[in-house]
Amino acid sequence: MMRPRRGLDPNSVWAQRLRQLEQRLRAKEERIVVLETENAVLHLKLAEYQGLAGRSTKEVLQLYAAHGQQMKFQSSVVTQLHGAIKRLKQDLKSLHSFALELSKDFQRQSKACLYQVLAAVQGIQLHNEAMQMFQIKAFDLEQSLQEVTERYEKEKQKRKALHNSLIELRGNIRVHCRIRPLLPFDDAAGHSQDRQRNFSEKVAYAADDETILVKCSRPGHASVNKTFQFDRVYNDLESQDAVFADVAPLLTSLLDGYNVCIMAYGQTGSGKTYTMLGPQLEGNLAFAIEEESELGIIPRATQEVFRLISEKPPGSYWVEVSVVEVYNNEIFDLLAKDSCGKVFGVKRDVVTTREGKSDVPSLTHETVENASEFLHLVNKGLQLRVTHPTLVHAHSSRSHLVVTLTITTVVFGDNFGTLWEDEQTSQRLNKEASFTFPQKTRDNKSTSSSRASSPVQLEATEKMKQVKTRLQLVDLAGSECVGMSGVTGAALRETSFINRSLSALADVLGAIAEQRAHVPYRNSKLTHLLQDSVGGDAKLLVMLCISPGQKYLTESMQSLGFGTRARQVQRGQVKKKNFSVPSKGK
Ligand SMILES: Nc1ncnc2c1ncn2[C@@H]1O[C@H](COP(=O)(O)OP(=O)(O)OP(=O)(O)O)[C@@H](O)[C@H]1O
Repeated sequence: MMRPRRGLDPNSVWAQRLRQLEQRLRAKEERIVVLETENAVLHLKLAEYQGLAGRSTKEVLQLYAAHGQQMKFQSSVVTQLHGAIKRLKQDLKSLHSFALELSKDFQRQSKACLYQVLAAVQGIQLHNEAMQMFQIKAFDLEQSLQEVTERYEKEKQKRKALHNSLIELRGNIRVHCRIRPLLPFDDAAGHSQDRQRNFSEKVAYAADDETILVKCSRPGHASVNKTFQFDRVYNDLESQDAVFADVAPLLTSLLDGYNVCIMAYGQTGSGKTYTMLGPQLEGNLAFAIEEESELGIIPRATQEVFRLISEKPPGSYWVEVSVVEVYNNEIFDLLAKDSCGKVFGVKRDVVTTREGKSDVPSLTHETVENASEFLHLVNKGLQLRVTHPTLVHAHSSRSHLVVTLTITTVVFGDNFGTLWEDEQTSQRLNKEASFTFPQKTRDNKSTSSSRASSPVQLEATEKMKQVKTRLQLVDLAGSECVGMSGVTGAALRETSFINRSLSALADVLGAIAEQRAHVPYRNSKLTHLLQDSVGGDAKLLVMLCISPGQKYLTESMQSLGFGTRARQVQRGQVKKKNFSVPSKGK
């Protein structure tokens, strides 16, 4: 405690002292407030830190727990790994011993293989030597095969020549068979009762150039292969050229004094008109003359005849043509003209002459000087030919077409023998030759009935002789099943006439084959008209046309049966043309 100093008022000292104390007290109190505030702040911080500490403790605990689990997991993984490593070690050990075994085995096998390879190499060497021997042998065999093939070809040619001579001696009818390609219209269904079958399936094949094979199948039955032999079989790819190449020799025969008839037979749509004439122009019966490679037998035969004639002495031959159709058992002259010169079909009749030959009186014969004149006339005649669309195809011919080319050969007595190659024929023909010949008129026209007057009879002189040979080219109407062609009404009547005339033709062949005394030529105008070619002395070629599809199987089998029957016919040796000495007035 402070004592008042000497000389100073003790009260003022004390007051001063009090004031100081009060000031200090106030300072202390302020300090206390500050400290309390700081204390409160510190409390707050403490509480905050306590909270933090609590949370950290929790996290630490969680971490501890996780760490514990981790440790557990690690120890189990380690245990597992230990196990696995142990097992791996064992596997490795067994693998190692296995590899050792394997390698030992491999070595053993390699050794064995090596021995085998060595043996094989030795074997190959031996084989090579043997192979060389075989090659030498094969070469020898190839050579002998070639020789045998050549001999076989020669023998085949000889056989064919002999067969042809045999055919000639027996008077057999040659039958060639042509299979046309499948065409778009073959897809159309025909028989309503049999729609399930694949109509466009091909069933007719050329097995070789003399055999046709037909796969015959009926629903529910195994298919059976049937074969038919003909003098020549053309497959669907063979061209018009190939077909004509086999026909051409007959034309040489024609100029050698034989009558020749080529006739296309087959079911409707099988390619008869295509084969005989060529493809027809759209909407028109004429055929396309421009497409030379597509021309059929008729135009080609004409060209060939005129070519052969051109090689003969000039003026010694002339050619006449007649075109008829047999429609509904009536004969129509397709070259007959009205008073204005317009062609119109006129009915004609067929008669049997006193000599037993068939003849069509008043039939128009036009003289032609070259192939194009001939084709022009045929095309004109074709415009009148009756056709109808059928279910099979659009231009079905409803009539039989017979184009006849008559070649008259004029010879003068001294030269007569030079025209025919063999002496015997020359002598025979020389005796038989007629002494008249029709002179070509300016309008190139003659008729058979008027032969006595219209072709002017020249004064008979011993020096002038004539001989006629005839080439008949026949495009028959198609044999057909009514259900297949789908025709009705008048067309059905036509079909019935067509079928009747074709079966009359088959009957005639049957009668000739069986050498019956009576051959029913007169049962139909067709057979009556073709009497001399079918039963007479003509070289006859039947060109059988076949559609290859399943759809036409029945009709194809019927046509093949017809061809087989035709082939069996023996008519006696085909003769060279007999020359008739026309009686006076004929
Ligand atoms: N070999 C072939 N190559 C190509 N097309 C052909 C062949 N044969 C026929 N055709 C075609 O088939 C169709 C029918 O042929 P085509 O008119 O010649 O039959 P068809 O037997 O004369 O019939 P139809 O008796 O009904 O007159 C025609 O369109 C013809 O062009």
